[in-house]
Amino acid sequence: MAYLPACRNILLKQTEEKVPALFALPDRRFVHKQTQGTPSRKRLARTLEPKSNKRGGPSGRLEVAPRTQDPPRASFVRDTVPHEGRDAVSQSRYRTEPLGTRPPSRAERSGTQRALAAQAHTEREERREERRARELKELREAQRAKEKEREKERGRVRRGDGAAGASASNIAVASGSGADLSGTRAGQMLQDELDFSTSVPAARDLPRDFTSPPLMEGLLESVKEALTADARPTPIQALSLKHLFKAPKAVQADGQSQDQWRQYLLASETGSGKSIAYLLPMLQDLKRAELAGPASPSSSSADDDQPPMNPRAIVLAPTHELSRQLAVFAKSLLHNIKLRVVCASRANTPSSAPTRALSRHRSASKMARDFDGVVFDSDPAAAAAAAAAAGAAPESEAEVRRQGSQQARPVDVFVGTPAKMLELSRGRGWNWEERDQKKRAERGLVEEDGEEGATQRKYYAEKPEVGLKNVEWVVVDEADVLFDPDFQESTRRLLADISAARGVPVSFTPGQPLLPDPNTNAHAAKGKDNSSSSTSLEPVSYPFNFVLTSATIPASLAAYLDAAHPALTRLASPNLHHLPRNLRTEYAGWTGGNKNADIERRLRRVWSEDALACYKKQHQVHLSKVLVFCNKRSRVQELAEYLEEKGIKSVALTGVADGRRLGNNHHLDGFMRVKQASAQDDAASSSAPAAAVAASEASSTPASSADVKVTPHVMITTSLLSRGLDFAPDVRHVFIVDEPRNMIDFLHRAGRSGRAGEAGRVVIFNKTQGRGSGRAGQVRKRVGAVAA
Ligand SMILES: Nc1ncnc2c1ncn2[C@@H]1O[C@H](COP(=O)(O)OP(=O)(O)OP(=O)(O)O)[C@@H](O)[C@H]1O
Repeated sequence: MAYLPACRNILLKQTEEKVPALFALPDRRFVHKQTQGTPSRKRLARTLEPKSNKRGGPSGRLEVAPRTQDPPRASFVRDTVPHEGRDAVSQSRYRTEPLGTRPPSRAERSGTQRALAAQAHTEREERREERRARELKELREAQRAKEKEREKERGRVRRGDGAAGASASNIAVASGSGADLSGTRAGQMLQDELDFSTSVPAARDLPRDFTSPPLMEGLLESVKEALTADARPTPIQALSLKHLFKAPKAVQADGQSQDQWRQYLLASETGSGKSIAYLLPMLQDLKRAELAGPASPSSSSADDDQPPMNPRAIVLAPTHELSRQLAVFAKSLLHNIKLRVVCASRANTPSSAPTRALSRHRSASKMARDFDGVVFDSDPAAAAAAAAAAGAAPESEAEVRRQGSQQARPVDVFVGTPAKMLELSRGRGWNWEERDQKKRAERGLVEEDGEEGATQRKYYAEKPEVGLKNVEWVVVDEADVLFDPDFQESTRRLLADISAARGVPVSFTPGQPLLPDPNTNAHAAKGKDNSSSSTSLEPVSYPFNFVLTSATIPASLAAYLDAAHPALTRLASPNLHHLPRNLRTEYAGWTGGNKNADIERRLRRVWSEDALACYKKQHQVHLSKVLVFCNKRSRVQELAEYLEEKGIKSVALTGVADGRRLGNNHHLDGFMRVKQASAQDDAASSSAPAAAVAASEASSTPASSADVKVTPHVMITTSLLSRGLDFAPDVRHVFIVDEPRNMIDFLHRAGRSGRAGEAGRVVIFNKTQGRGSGRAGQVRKRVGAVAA
């Protein structure tokens, strides 16, 4: 065997002479190692380091670059950030990214490596966020520049045509800094959903305090009681103080002119105090009128032809929950100036109970009595005096209150949904024939019954309970909902009824859409051509003060207002169509397993953080309340059942929930009362916060887990409760577990927390990896666009 190497050497010698290039290649074994992966430094040194030159010539040198300086190799990684200008499908495609940004593999994640990987991941995320912010800033600047151009163009047009400038002068924006609503980050992305078309210089010289004047003393005191002594007006309230308290010029001149009635739109982000912005001028005006003039005709309730109640103001809201909350809040402002507010809700007037007992119960006067007796009467002495003056012989203090309040004062303000107000003002049953016909047509029963069947049925409407001729103020809260296709007919019908009752009929055609021409609608919805819509819709001038409020002005509503209410004055806060400034946005990725378990984990994390924060501040342990939004009823139920199993008590609320049928807000009270209940529980458990936190850390459950078992700290609902309801300061966390249908929905859901300057957090659950994560990227981008 020893001769073999000698043969090999001879063979090699001969081949080298024939094919010298072959021998320029490295050793075969080395080539093989190279293809296996990057050789370690040590191995590289062993294999590549030049051997000492025995012949004494110049010696080579090996230098190995540090790993970070290695040129990045391309690898395929799923891209979660959508590419600008691509459609949804192509966004989910793979694209190349440097290997350095690839998340570390499972093998790499151990011990310190895992910590380093986590750190690197955070840094990457931060870089990504920065990049996104930069992109959005650029987008915003581009939008601003464009809008300025457009504004210049409009200015040129205005100078040429005086009428064109009229609507722009009716817009006021409260801000110290730039108030260019159109140049928002949202830019083009949200144009279809929200109207950014208002671009005006910021209003100046806005009041910085609630003062008297313009507020009357009693009202000022109540505002300070309801808020705090040093409360300052929010931007929208400052605008209201400046504009809505001014006496109309026409009234000063001739007393009875059409111009006496004003139209306002109050537009500002959620939780910015719009309720006070419209309640204060309205209540003050009602009180002034009462003090100035003779008793209003509404007090003549003894007249048989008069409905028992004739309010001077009506506040419309989309749900009875919001109506109740608004009524209670309005009442809290009336301790000193003594006006009477009544909420029209199903609790007082059950609409689906034909029995005699219940029909007696549902009368409007009984409704006022119930609501007054239970909620409002705060001055029993005055009530007793009034009752005594009226010759009544009250038996109990409650009775004294009721009789006193009822006889001494007519109803001033009615709060309710448009449908309920129509029922009260037209008489119960007014629309049953129409409703039945519609239902039967839907079920295809019209042909079966024929003419005969239809005429056999008799429909009667009961006597109206509420008269509309005294109405001087109408507020449409959540105007974008009340003018959406589902509500607009009832809303406009009621407005037309009030106008007619006040002797100024306005045109209203049942079944007519808000914007009649679909082409016009499409244009208007895109905010492209508002002028064409105005040609197809007649301007309406109502004989009462008309105030609309909303946190979101969709392009369709803006187009309608342009067409039907060209004289409307728009008051807007600079943060309109953005999240409240102190609301933080977080994203939670589904783990890929049980989604309910992911939600539960996040809930417990919130409570653990609360416990820890309380412990650090040496406060009593106080656990946050969390509002969870789903898209479907079935999902609400499913999640509630899961949490119940896991020992977390929750309130599940959907449109068909039993609690809602009663029309009261007890189902909400149960959740909101948690504050007091848990405060008591917390007081009991506060003696050992350290132990509580230690336990929480040990078991990774919240400190007072007994609380969440007993008292509901979680409310699960659909978009039903996303409108107008004020949960401040109880709810600091909102979980959005299903992707909202649109950004309007998102803004309202998220806006249930972070209200009135309180810190809030909205957690958006979505898919961060795998199929469907591209969609999550889109959501992030849109949410980023509305962040304050
Ligand atoms: N000037 C103020 N200072 C402090 N708190 C205020 C002030 N004005 C209103 N608030 C409080 O802010 C909270 C939100 O007010 P409100 O419900 O009127 O907001 P909103 O703008 O109508 O919200 P949404 O659009 O969701 O209906 C309430 O709890 C209210 O008491």
